[in-house]
Formats: sequence, C-alpha cells, structure tokens
Amino acid sequence: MGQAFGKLFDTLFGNTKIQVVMVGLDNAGKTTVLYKLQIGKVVSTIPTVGFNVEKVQYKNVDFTVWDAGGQGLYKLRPLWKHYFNNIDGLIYVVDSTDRERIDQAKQEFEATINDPSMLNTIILVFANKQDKKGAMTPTEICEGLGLFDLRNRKWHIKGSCALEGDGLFEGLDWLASTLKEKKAAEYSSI
Ligand SMILES: Nc1nc2c(ncn2[C@@H]2O[C@H](COP(=O)(O)OP(=O)(O)OP(=O)(O)O)[C@@H](O)[C@H]2O)c(=O)[nH]1
Ligand SMILES: [Mg+2]
Repeated sequence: MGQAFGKLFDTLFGNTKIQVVMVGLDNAGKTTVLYKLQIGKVVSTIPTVGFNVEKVQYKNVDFTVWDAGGQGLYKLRPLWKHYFNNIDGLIYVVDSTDRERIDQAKQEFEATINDPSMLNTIILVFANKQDKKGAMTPTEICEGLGLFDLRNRKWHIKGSCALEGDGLFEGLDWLASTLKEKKAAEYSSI
C-alpha cells in the first residue's frame, strides 16, 4: 500500500508544497489512518502546551494530525494559527458507529472549517469504521455533519475502514486531484 500511495503522490502532487491537516473527535481513527498510509516515519511530539501532534512528511506533502485528547478540539483551535499557514487540505475523520456523539462531531466540524486557518481548505471526510456492525452510512454522516448545507466549499466524503486501509486511497485520490485543479486555477488567474 505504501508504494501505491507513493505513486499517487508523485503523479498528482508534483513539487508543490502541500499541507494537509487531519482532525476529528477522539477515537475516530486518525492515528490509525496516518499509520495505514505508510508514507513515511510518523513523528509524534507533545508541544509544551500538552497535546499530541503526529506528523508525517512524504516528499512535498506534510500531514499533521492533531489529537483531541480529553480536551476537545475547541481548546486547541486558537493555537492553530501559530502552527499552520496555508493549509490546503483538511481531513475530518468520523467514527461512524458513534451515533451518540454525531452532534458533537458536527459542532467540532463546523468550528474547524470556519477557523481562519481553514477557510481556504478543501475538505475530505472519512466516514470511518464502516466494517463495524451498525455503522452509519456515508450518507447518514453527510446529514449528521450538515455537509449538504455547505456553500462555497469543496468537499467529499468517503466510507473507510482505516484498519484495513479501505477507502483511504480513493479519498486521497480525490484530495490530490482536487488540489491539483485548485492550484492550477490559482496559477492561471495570477
Ligand atoms: N473496527 C475498526 N476499528 C478502527 C478503525 N479505525 C480505527 N479503529 C480503532 O479505533 C480506535 C481508535 O483509533 P485511533 O486511530 O487511535 O483514533 P484517534 O482518532 O487517533 O483517537 P485520539 O488519538 O484519541 O484522538 C483504535 O482501537 C483503532 O484500532 C476502523 O476503520 N475499523
Ligand atoms: Mg490518535
């Protein structure tokens, strides 16, 4: 799988520097996704403010995962501007079995995409844990997060099983090709 992703990145991302940030409620499967990609060594650090950041770099593409920990994303959000500039892609991971917290996932999602550092990002949602019985379908997750109501944002949802890697390739394929189109459009309008 690592090789397949490597090839995809080579052809689709080219040499442009790309920043991708992955967030979601705790237990959604973010760390599992990052390791399953097998695109490089995952470096895990705990900045002085006490939360966990996992990073992996594949050539020109930087992936950063912000763990929600027990604190909730909202406490960390004000820090984003110190860590990020020019985020291109947001990956939002949802535990599709967690019906009880879908409203919380929605609140965090809305606050995340409306954060000043995220206003220009394209959005990929992984409706994760599709292998589990009783999981909400990607359409249900769409409704739960309010994706159909989003205006002026490019978004895509993909059902996934991060444990097996199912859906990850397709999701990233969308992310890569959409970013490529976006960069080309920006370049041609300069
Ligand atoms: N069945 C199933 N389990 C999964 C899947 N993805 C992740 N898990 C499991 O869900 C649990 C949480 O996964 P993590 O990757 O640690 O979740 P996280 O989003 O990084 O959580 P925090 O670090 O607490 O924010 C682990 O036990 C994983 O093995 C999946 O697609 N299917
Ligand atoms: Mg984690």
